[in-house]
Amino acid sequence: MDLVNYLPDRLMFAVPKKGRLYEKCLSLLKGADIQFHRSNRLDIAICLNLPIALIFLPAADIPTFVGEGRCDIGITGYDQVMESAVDVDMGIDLNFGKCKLQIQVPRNGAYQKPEQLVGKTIVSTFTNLTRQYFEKLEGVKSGEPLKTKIKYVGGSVEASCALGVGDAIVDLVESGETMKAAGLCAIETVLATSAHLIVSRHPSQPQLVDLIKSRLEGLLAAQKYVLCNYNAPRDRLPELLKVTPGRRAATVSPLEEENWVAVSSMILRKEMANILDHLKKLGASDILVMEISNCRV
Ligand SMILES: Nc1ncnc2c1ncn2[C@@H]1O[C@H](COP(=O)(O)OP(=O)(O)OP(=O)(O)O)[C@@H](O)[C@H]1O
Ligand SMILES: O=P(O)(O)OC[C@H]1O[C@H](OP(=O)(O)OP(=O)(O)O)[C@H](O)[C@@H]1O
Repeated sequence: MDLVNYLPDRLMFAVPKKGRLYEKCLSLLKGADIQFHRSNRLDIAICLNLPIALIFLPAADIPTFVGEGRCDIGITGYDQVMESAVDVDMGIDLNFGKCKLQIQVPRNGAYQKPEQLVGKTIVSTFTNLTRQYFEKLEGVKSGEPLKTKIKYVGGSVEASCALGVGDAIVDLVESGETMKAAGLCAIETVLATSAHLIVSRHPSQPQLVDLIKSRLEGLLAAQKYVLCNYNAPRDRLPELLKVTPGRRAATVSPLEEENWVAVSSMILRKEMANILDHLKKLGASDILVMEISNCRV
């Protein structure tokens, strides 16, 4: 039976059902006011305030569902999209789930360079990306036989070298703790990844897709920027506005006190401390910084 027939007129939104991306996805959905109730053990949740059905799937399967148009949009890692080699719109980089897919070998072992692994056995969950990497390294065409043997395992890849399953692994690294604990070190980065909102090439409700994208972009901007307000003598304005130009332009309002203005401008959170120091030096006073809980940009 085709599930889609039971969910007419709803945008199908695929969300990781567990793992590293799960909690962040739930907080994004909350921030975007996509309300739902999920029954225990059920992988489908009907959205309460928008015509959306949330489908909870393994992150690795989401590219296939979106690529085949069974789901209209989904959240998963860039790595999973590249591994699946599906044709989807890469939508929005959500700026979490950041890590690197790296070639790892036993520390102080025989291998220091990827070239030394040609003809050896490499273990990974990402067998397609690993194959593509070694095809390039060996100089063979896509799909042609490789000297290097590539083995699939579904998880705990880091145990493979110690257990003699392979000579090296290709696995994700974030903090490096897992790699270190397994006695491995990285010798090459195959791919850098982060979570993306991916969109089918032919979504059923493009306007609703745009609404969700706009809400998520608003949330991302709210994380990236803070609102900076300050007062300043009007004649210092040209210099000050170079420091706080705003995303489009700063808002400048006259104060009751003659020749003084109030300025309001979004500034990058990561540059906040330097910007405040600079504003003070240039004669600004009463400098305030406020969190932006949500916005549309
Ligand atoms: N250590 C990490 N740090 C940041 N992002 C990660 C990390 N590990 C994985 N990811 C991202 O999360 C995606 C899903 O990985 P995860 O290991 O959670 O998969 P899973 O198999 O669905 O879950 P589990 O490992 O719990 O079975 C990866 O494809 C990657 O984009
Ligand atoms: O560099 P680190 O911060 O240690 O993170 C890397 C680990 O995270 C992922 O696995 P996860 O813990 O999600 O479980 P898995 O091994 O079952 O996929 C990945 O496969 C590594 O094992």
